[in-house]
This record gives sequence, structure tokens and C-alpha cells, in this order.
Amino acid sequence: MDTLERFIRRLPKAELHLHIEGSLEPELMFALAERNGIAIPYASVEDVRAAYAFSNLQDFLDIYYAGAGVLQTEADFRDLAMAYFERAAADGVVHAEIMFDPQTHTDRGIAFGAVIEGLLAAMAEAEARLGITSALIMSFLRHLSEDAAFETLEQAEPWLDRIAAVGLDSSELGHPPGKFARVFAAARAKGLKLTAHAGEEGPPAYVHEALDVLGVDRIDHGNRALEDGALVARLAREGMTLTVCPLSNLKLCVVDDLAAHPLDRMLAAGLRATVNSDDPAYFGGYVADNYRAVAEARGLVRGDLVQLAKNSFTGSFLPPDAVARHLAAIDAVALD
Ligand code: HPA
Ligand SMILES: [Zn+2]
Repeated sequence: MDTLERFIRRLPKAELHLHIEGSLEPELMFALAERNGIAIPYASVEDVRAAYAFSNLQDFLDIYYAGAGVLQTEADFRDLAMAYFERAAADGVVHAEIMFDPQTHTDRGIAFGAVIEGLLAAMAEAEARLGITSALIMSFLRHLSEDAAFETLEQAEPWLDRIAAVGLDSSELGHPPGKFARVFAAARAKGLKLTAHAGEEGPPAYVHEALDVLGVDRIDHGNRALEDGALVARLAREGMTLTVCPLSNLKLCVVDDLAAHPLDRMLAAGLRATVNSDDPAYFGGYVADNYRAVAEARGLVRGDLVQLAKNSFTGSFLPPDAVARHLAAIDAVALD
């Protein structure tokens, strides 16, 4: 392991943009298919990986939803999340705010409780055994209706004290944030934080809507905000966190080459940008791989990496005392 790798892994960091279903590695997909007696359209792990070539978000989503089909029981969701936490611990993650897509499972007849209890069991074990704190972000699938999102919010009612935020993901183009204005207002009224994918493939107008119609606390991705100088200035002025996913942007052709990734321009513009892995099993890397890939492609220096790690805590839903503790831990590594 070289000095850059060692420094990145030693930096305490939070992961704020991670779809737990997107951490389903082919090996676990096969194991769960076998355990649950589910046929999958792949003959080997190599076949699965060979299928992970995408030209855009929808190519990926079609495979991602099919892959999630092997997840059936509470134990499956626990095993999925525990595998992620083991990888995250190796990357120096000490806090993770993980997104889950309940509709992907409840629409297959899986009980909402099986999904969330499995995730909560892994979160408790990760904190006890790995020292990783975590929080849940319940995502609404934007290709479905707002009424469907309201049904999911209702199903979540018994567990609302265990859910930190609601999110908005899936096919962005054609499904602007404003489509979910009422359900996001209802979630806010229940005390939940709000985040939304915006500006991954959608135009800057979608980022405006996420800010002004949904009233989000964070923007997931946000890349295309850079097309609107006034919007960039506003995001910087308001300290809005962007949960950027470099390897995802590369694999989904949001950028043609990491050498063109805008992360350093985001930092230079004063944006609170963070680095995350999005769907690491599908996009070829977990969070440390993302830090390293974008650092090498854009010539980031240690000070940039320290800033990204600090942004991951100041942009998190952690209480101020926990944020301060993590910032001090970063300084200790940076000055070591
Ligand atoms: N974008 C939108 N929806 C998603 C993603 C993403 O990167 N990952 C899983 N669902
Ligand atoms: Zn995402």
C-alpha cells in the first residue's frame, strides 16, 4: 500500500451517498440466489461483472433492480449491510448514512419490516464491532408516483424514529424533484431530513427545484449545477452539501474521463463537496477507491483530501458534538 493509499484509508470519513442495494457484490448475489432458490440470468460471477457495462443511468438501473431480486429475508438485508460495513471499515469510514429503496422490495411482496430490521441489525453490529455509526435514508423511487411514495412513508411509520432522512433516486430525467413536493413536505413535518438526487443527468433546473420546492438539506450528485454560475454561487453561499460519486460518474458516462471530473472545480468554487461510492459493487470501487481515483485524476493534494473528509462530517446529519469530535480526529491524522 503506497503513502497516498495509506493516508486516504487513515483519514476518518463519513459516507453520505451509498445505496445499500448497490453494494450487492456478485459473490453475495450468487450466494443469496442459491440460499433463496432464485434463478438469476448469469452463469458465473464473471458473467455478472461482464454485464456491468453501462452507457447511462437507466442501463444501470435495469440491472440494479434485477440484482436486488435475490434479497428476500431479514437475514439477507443484514448480510448485505454487514458486508458493506466490513468494506467501509477498511476504508476508514467511521460514519455512514445509507440509502435504501424500500419500494424495490415491497413491490416484490417483501415486508417493509424485513428490510429495515435487517439493516438495523447490521447497523447495531457495525457500531458494536467496528465502531461505525450509521443512519438510514429512505429513498423514494422517482419513476413511481408520489402516491406510491406516500404509501412507503406510511409503511415506515413504526420505524420513523430509526430513519434520519428521506431521499429521491432512480430515473432522474422526466421525473423532476417537484413531482414529490407534497410527500417531502410531509416527511419534513415528521422531523425527517431531506436529500435528493439532482443534477446527475437532470439539468440545473432540477437542482433549483430540489432546493426551492423540496427544501432539501443535501443534494446527491449535483454535477450539472456547474452549468449555472449563479446556482454554484448560491450552493457555496448556503453551504449546501453535494454528495459526489466520481467512479459512478465515470461508469454512467456523466463524465467521459475522470481527468475531466469537476471535483476540484467544486472545491475551488467553495462548494461543500464530498466523495462517495454510490453503488460500489456496480461502479468498481468503494469510498477509498473513489478518493484515490479522483485524487490521481485531478491531482488533488493532501489538503484537498482533508477538506473532503471534513466536508463529509459537516455535511452529515450527525449532531454538532459528534461532528467536532470527527473533525479533531481528522486534524490528528493530517498533522501526524
Ligand atoms: N442515481 C439514481 N438512482 C440510483 C442510483 C443513482 O446513482 N443508484 C441507485 N439508484
Ligand atoms: Zn445515487
